[in-house]
Amino acid sequence: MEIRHTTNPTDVKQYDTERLRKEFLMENLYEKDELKLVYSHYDRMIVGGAWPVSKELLLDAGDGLRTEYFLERREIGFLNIGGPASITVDGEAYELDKLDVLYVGKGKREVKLASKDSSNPAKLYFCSALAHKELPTRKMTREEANPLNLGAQETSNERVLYKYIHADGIQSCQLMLGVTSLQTGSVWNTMPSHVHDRRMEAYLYFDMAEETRVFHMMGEPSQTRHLVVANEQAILSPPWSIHSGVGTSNYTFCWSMAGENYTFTDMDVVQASELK
Ligand SMILES: O=C(O)C(=O)C[C@H](O)C(=O)CO
Ligand SMILES: [Zn+2]
Repeated sequence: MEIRHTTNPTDVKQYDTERLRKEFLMENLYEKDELKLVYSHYDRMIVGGAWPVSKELLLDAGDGLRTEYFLERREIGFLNIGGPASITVDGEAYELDKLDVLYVGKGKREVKLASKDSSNPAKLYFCSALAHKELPTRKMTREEANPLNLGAQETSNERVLYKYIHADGIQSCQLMLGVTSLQTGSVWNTMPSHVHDRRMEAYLYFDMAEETRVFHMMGEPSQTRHLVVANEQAILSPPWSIHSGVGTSNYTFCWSMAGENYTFTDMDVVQASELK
């Protein structure tokens, strides 16, 4: 498991491209038949990818957590971005099609990840945060997630935001998770931008054509920087940073948050005219 330490905004002003990418970009979350885990010290969120092709993968952090099992003190949300998946939680199997989400709460001992068909393998993205109580395992399809139409064609940011794990959806202790899909011809996410100093955020950009890129905007509003992001790469967004992006084409991303409160709308909007 890779460890990512926190950074402070004053130091980040001095970072060059290489250092920004090292701290905030996760370039390789998917290797065939492997589980990849990145432990961020931002709210101790673990971000990961699993690509089970010819074998089942066990959710396991080895010696990394020094707990008896992964979910002893944690909760987790899985999003399937590939072919049909099967996730077995303490012996009970849940089937996930593309864009289905499964929440698994604290206390579940054994979580196994598999593809239903190795010629069309599942790809699972997941985020895990610390949890203080046990909550039911629950699956939600994209159709059941609450769609919110945002933006407009005129401002190139027409998109649909689907909330899965949040106060009015799948219940969790602190984890929130959803998916935002840009309409054809729209390229901007989260513009106008915002910060939420009370919560960190992680993004996975996916469903991008091979040659396309997203320029992910980050940094303090008065000190913006960017990361050039390819398909199925993820970013960590510190609480003090804006998180917004513009693509060379449209794209979809998964966003997830953990931190102080459980209020999706707790955001301090920063207009484009205020950014530097
Ligand atoms: O397109 C958007 O706007 C988003 O998806 C915003 C994220 O959900 C977010 O930043 C939540 O804090
Ligand atoms: Zn946000």
